Amino acid sequence: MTKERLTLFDTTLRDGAQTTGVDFSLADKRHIAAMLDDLGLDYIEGGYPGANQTDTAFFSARPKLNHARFAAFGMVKRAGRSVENDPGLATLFGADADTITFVAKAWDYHVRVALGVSLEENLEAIRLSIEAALAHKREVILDCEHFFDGFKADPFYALNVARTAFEAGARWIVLCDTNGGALPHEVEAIVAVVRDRVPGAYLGIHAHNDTDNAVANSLAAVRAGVRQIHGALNGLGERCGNANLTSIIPTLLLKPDFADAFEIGVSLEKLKSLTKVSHTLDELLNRAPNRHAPYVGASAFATKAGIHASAVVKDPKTYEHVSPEAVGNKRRLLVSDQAGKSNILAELERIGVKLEKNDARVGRLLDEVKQKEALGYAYEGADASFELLARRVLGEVPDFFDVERFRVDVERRHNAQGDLVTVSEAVVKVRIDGETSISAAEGEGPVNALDLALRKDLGKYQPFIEDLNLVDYRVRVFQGGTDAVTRVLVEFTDSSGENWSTVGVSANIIDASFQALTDAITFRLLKSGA
Ligand SMILES: CC(=O)SCCNC(=O)CCNC(=O)[C@H](O)C(C)(C)COP(=O)(O)OP(=O)(O)OC[C@H]1O[C@@H](n2cnc3c(N)ncnc32)[C@H](O)[C@@H]1OP(=O)(O)O
Ligand SMILES: CC(=O)C(=O)O
Repeated sequence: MTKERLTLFDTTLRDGAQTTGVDFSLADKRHIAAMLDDLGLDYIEGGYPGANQTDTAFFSARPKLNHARFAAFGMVKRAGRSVENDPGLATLFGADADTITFVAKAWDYHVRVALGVSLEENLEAIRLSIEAALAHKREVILDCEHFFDGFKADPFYALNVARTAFEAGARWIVLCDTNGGALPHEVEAIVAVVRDRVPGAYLGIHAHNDTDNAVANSLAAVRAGVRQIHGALNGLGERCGNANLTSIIPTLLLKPDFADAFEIGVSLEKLKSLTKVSHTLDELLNRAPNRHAPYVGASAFATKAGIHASAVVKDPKTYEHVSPEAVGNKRRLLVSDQAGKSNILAELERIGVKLEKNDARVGRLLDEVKQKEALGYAYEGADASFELLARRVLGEVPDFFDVERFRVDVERRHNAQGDLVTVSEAVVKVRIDGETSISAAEGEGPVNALDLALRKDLGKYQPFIEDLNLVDYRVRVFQGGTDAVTRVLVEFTDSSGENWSTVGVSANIIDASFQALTDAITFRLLKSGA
């Protein structure tokens, strides 16, 4: 059976720039465009030339793309102006792009209220703008804003907008669910009518996620005859976001109903880079990746429940709908209070310890994990603390050092210049091989001071901890029994790029931090064979 081609249109750099808290630099835009091109997207909408300096600069010298067409977004001409006298159109025609994506109103109510023009004037603006863009040798896509609401209010007018664009020469007519309120069954039914009433038009879908249905709506539209999908990486976009291409792409490639019927520009080989692409975008935006993101999240293939884990160990297909390797993700069996021996065995295997399920030490370790988790420890995010716990049960962790006492002071005072400053100081007394040493340090805050003092003089172990760097520090306060309990998770890295995480729990935040810090150092000493 020959497959039909589906076109993927990425709007991460345009609608994605409308996400709360997202602000792309020019360098970000270039980096992301190259990444999308490499992934195999067909269109990359770079932004809105003329809207701001970044977008204008981006379109003054297009990024080098090997596959994708480069699209510039903007509105059709304003009513009451000629095409020649519309500055928005002039900027669009001056942009270094292959394609112009015009946005135009398809809802009669919007035409009257938001634009304040007649329905006829709106149609004329669409027609004249498309003709002018074609005369400037640009391919044209028309985004029919609020198409589904427009269709529900006045199907005749909404269809007229689509037909006008088609007859004026738009290559693609994109039906937008602009406020994200449409549901899959509505989208499927309305697309089917448009196909019937505007025969010959190539249709696209641009869905927003306000009912959490943007991906479902996009797939429903494809089933009804749409052949271009708009979306954004990681579901970026105005309000609740756009259809998430990071979910749509693997669905199209891995789910037989779509994979057998359609082909897309992203290959199965490139699909293996999807998790990295998604995390790189988060990294550029300084956002923590969504752990629960389908396909690419850290939890997407993480098994926590003991019953699941025991089956996954026998055959991963028992609980996985696709293989994590297909999207460049990893399978994980978590150790927590929901775990059984299978989770423990899998985690032990990961750290290179092979035990039998009936080994008494496995049961002891599981009991210990559950007791600690009841106190507030969370091992699923603290791999190094789990390994220390396991190796302690196995009697493999030497007493490298013993902290006899520590003190942390925080003082607000005037400095020599007379400015008010808050100063944190820590003093740590450590015993190693019967000898004690005392170290003091000042830090940005109490935990930083404690970390610096602890790592200032560990005697013979000093060479092993010189290149450590604290890269993440997270605190969660929750109710444990009758008292508030603080859980601290820290993450360290070293000069080889290795990362490890540890956990500490106490009613006192400094004490919890201290436990996590000492675990992190002990882990490093253990791994380096000190
Ligand atoms: C559905 C979407 O996501 S569309 C996303 C559009 N993207 C953006 O808006 C982000 C970038 N936008 C901007 O930088 C600015 O809004 C600009 C440069 C485009 C325009 O700025 P301004 O000229 O100051 O206008 P402003 O933003 O206040 O209002 C939009 C104007 O465009 C008009 N307009 C809106 N849509 C259309 C349309 N499809 N066709 C014609 N005119 C339109 C509005 O009626 C309004 O006109 P008015 O000023 O006469 O009331
Ligand atoms: C064009 C667009 O972003 C929308 O209608 O949602």
